Order: sequence, then structure tokens, then C-alpha cells
Amino acid sequence: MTKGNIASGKTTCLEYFSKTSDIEVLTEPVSKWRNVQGCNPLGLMYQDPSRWGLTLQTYVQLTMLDRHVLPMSTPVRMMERSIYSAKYIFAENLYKSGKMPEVDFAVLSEWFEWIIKNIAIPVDLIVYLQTSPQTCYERLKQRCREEEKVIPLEYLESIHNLYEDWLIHHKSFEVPAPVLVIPADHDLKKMLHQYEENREKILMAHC
Ligand SMILES: Nc1ncnc2c1ncn2[C@@H]1O[C@H](COP(=O)(O)OP(=O)(O)O)[C@@H](O)[C@H]1O
Ligand SMILES: Nc1ccn([C@H]2C[C@H](O)[C@@H](COP(=O)(O)O)O2)c(=O)n1
Repeated sequence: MTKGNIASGKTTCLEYFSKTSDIEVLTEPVSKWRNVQGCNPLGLMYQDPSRWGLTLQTYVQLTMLDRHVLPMSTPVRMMERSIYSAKYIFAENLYKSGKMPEVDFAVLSEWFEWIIKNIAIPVDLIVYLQTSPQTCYERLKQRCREEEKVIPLEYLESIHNLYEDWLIHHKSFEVPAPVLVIPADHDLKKMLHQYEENREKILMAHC
């Protein structure tokens, strides 16, 4: 699984590895989060997180689970984020910042606990693209996704801190697999070089 802050470069990383045969790449289903039967839960969540946070996160949980249980068609699968980061990072952030009501968080949490207890979600390796929030802020502005124009730097700092507490400091939640940290503030050329350096570790993680 590839993890990292918003606009840290996850999709770019996965696009690079998708050129390798025998690797299946599953990017996040962001287009679904922007359009479910004509509605845009991602946009609604950024406009009014207290009202729409649960709606988005419930749908994220469903669409990520759908990806997790897809039968493997190649020896290696790389997936962008997971049901774990949806809960431990994004839902947690909404709740901790007072933007998700307690009852919404409780319902989402019970759903999540039921899923991880009853459905196998095997993970071999977590590839963590470690960036500074400032780098993500610049890349976010450059990408210019309409819904994300309201995101302040502080939001990316909160998401960053939750990732670091979880994957680096082991201070929050159980980590479901070993973590490979790739420093990701560098330009694209250096990033591609680092991906090559780590190729074996990533591709052999399931062995
Ligand atoms: N190493 C890099 N240096 C500069 N820009 C980058 C780099 N990696 C990705 N980008 C750009 O930053 C933006 C966000 O990257 P993306 O891969 O979509 O991130 P994510 O999938 O993590 O949200 C895109 O416009 C992408 O072209
Ligand atoms: N559980 C989640 C997962 C993602 N998001 C948001 C964050 C971004 O605006 C967008 C896609 O993320 P990216 O791939 O660009 O890092 O979806 C969320 O709110 N909750």
C-alpha cells in the first residue's frame, strides 16, 4: 500500500510502477468520491465537514473495501491508501478537530471494526511517501483540484502529524505491515531514482 499526505505524490509513484509488467496498480477511486449518482461527497465534505464528513468517509470505506477484496490478477498489487488510512487518518482527523459528531464517529468506527474483524485485508508492505506539509501544499495548488481549493496548510499539517504518529512514532494505532519510508520532498527526477532504488524491496515484499 502506498500512503502519504494529500498531493504527496502517491498517484505519480503508482503511475511509474504501473509501467512494470506483473504489477497491478489500484489508484484511489477519487472520481467516485466526486461523483456518486450525480452527487459530490468530496466537495460537500470540504464545504461542510460536520454535515458531510460521515457521508464521505462511509463511501470511502465502501470503495476502499471494494478494492481490497478484488481478486488478484498479477503477482504484485500496489494500492493507493487503504481502509486503514481512511479510518486512522481522515476520520480520526475529522473527529479530533471537532468536525465529526461523536455519534457519526461511533457508527463509522463500528462499521470499520466489523470489517477488519470479518474480512481478510492482507497487506505485505506500507510504502510511506514522507513529505513536509509545505511541499504538499505547493503540489496541491499546482494540481488545482476544484474541491481542494479551500484546504489550508493547517489541514495538511494535521494529516501529516497523524501519519507520523501512526507509521513513524507508533503512538496511535496498530500498523498492519512493515513500513518502507521514502523521503518525498524531492523533484521528480530524484523521486524516480529513489523508486528504482527501492524497487526490489517493494516488489519482493510478498515473498
Ligand atoms: N516529486 C514531485 N515534484 C514536483 N511535483 C510533483 C512530484 N510528484 C508529484 N508532483 C505533482 O504534484 C501533484 C500531486 O501529485 P499526485 O501524484 O497527484 O499526489 P497524490 O496522489 O499523493 O495526491 C501533481 O500535480 C503531480 O504532478
Ligand atoms: N479517507 C479519505 C481519503 C481521501 N480524502 C480526500 C483527500 C483528498 O482531497 C482526496 C484524494 O486524496 P489524494 O489522493 O489526492 O491524496 O480525498 C478524504 O477526505 N478522506
